[in-house]
Amino acid sequence: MTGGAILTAAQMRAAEQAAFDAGIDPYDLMEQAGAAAAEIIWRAGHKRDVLVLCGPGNNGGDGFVIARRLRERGLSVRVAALGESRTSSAQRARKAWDGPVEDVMTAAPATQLVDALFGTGLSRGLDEPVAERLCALVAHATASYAIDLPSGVETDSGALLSATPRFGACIALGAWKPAHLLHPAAGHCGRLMLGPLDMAPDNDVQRLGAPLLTAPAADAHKYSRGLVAVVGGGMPGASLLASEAAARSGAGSVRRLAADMPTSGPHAIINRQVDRADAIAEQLTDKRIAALLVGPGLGLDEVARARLRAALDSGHRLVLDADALTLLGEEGGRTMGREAILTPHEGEFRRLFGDLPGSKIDRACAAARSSGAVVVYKGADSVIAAPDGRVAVAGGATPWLSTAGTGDVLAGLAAGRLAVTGDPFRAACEAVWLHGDAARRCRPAFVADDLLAALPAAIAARL
Ligand SMILES: NC(=O)C1=CN([C@@H]2O[C@H](COP(=O)(O)OP(=O)(O)OC[C@H]3O[C@@H](n4cnc5c(N)ncnc54)[C@H](O)[C@@H]3O)[C@@H](O)[C@H]2O)[C@@H](O)CC1
Ligand SMILES: [K+]
Repeated sequence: MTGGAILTAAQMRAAEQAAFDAGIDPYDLMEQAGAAAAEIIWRAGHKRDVLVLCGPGNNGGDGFVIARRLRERGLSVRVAALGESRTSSAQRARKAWDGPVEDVMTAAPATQLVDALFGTGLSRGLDEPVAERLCALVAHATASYAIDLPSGVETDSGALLSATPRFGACIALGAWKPAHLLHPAAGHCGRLMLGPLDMAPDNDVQRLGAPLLTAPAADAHKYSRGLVAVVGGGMPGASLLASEAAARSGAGSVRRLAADMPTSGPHAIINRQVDRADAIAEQLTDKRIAALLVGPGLGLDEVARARLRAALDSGHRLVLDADALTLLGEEGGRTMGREAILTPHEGEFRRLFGDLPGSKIDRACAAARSSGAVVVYKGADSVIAAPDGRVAVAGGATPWLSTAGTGDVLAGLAAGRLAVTGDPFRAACEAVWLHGDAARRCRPAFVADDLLAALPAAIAARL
């Protein structure tokens, strides 16, 4: 269920060096990269005039190869460079281009624009006039391609170091980089495509891919498929959404423990009317509970605190969300000491773990290590990190997901998949994927309840 390895700039350089040490010729690798990108651009099918912008490093070298390959296909191609080529491979690629080389600052626009100014070697923002020129040329083009990365983005963090245009597509070379999936850079990449190289580096950090789910066994029953318990609180709607998501996640049965009795909702959910924390603790002694969710609509008062404590003391596999995370943060966080999934958004993450340094991937990893739990660091770019170093990064979430209640649905899904699989990292990955896919199946301006109806189709697509 992986969507391919994600490497930082340093990891990419190390992989490249390992390939050279193993006998791969550096220029051959550049030819491969350029040929792969040119093939993608050709297949995109615009077949119109092209302007390739080439920077001073190997990203620019890739650009010269792309220009030559597209011209060999019969396209009208112009090249504009930003100064001299500084690496021996780039110099060789430039020599192999026998057409004129214009100046980036004065080159006329074209229908197709290829940005090979800077890739993983960018060390600071583009000079303002260069950034402005790049933005203007991209704005003028009908189709625009960033080679490896949009020039101006920081590879590892996804930050924008200077004004960066929004490209139609980005052709990653050899492997994904964090900036392809982390915002704000991810929002400037457009469609993501991978240009394969012979060198195929792997990493613990992966792009989240579509999961492979299995139907229940022929002799399955409601407990073997996983019993989920959901502890409710002062805002019943949130735990109702979460309970229904758990019920539609593939789990066998869902029990909701709350003071209120819902007047509607799926009758398949067993609502147990319990108020006091000791009564909840008593309910949680059921050994058949395979996953326990606490947090959605829990509240932040003393009653909520006592319920959270009952959940923490129960010993069950846990999903902690929303108010449970805020309460945990007030206590200075803690090591979970059991299989658990934490699902903080940005604010909850900061309350729990403070201002950690590094990229969102680095921060998620540090949080997973310190809490001993799988951390789903939510957002437009959700990062799922396990304490053992495995990471999955989910890009491409529809912005319509940024509406009330969708977090409750995700938490319920995570609890449901945890009850089914017994594996927190796998469950978190499956939940984030199914949540995103259900959202893609909904019409714009959907509400969280609509996601619930879309879940069976999202699950069916992965069986
Ligand atoms: N790592 C790999 O395995 C491969 C890398 N390739 C390409 O090589 C690229 C990396 O090449 P490089 O390391 O040469 O890096 P870049 O081509 O990204 O740029 C580095 C050069 O730009 C200069 N520079 C950095 N920031 C600048 C700024 N703001 N303004 C002006 N100059 C600036 C640096 O001094 C250096 O000369 C990748 O993105 C990819 O396109 C491919 O050719 C093949 C395989
Ligand atoms: K580029």
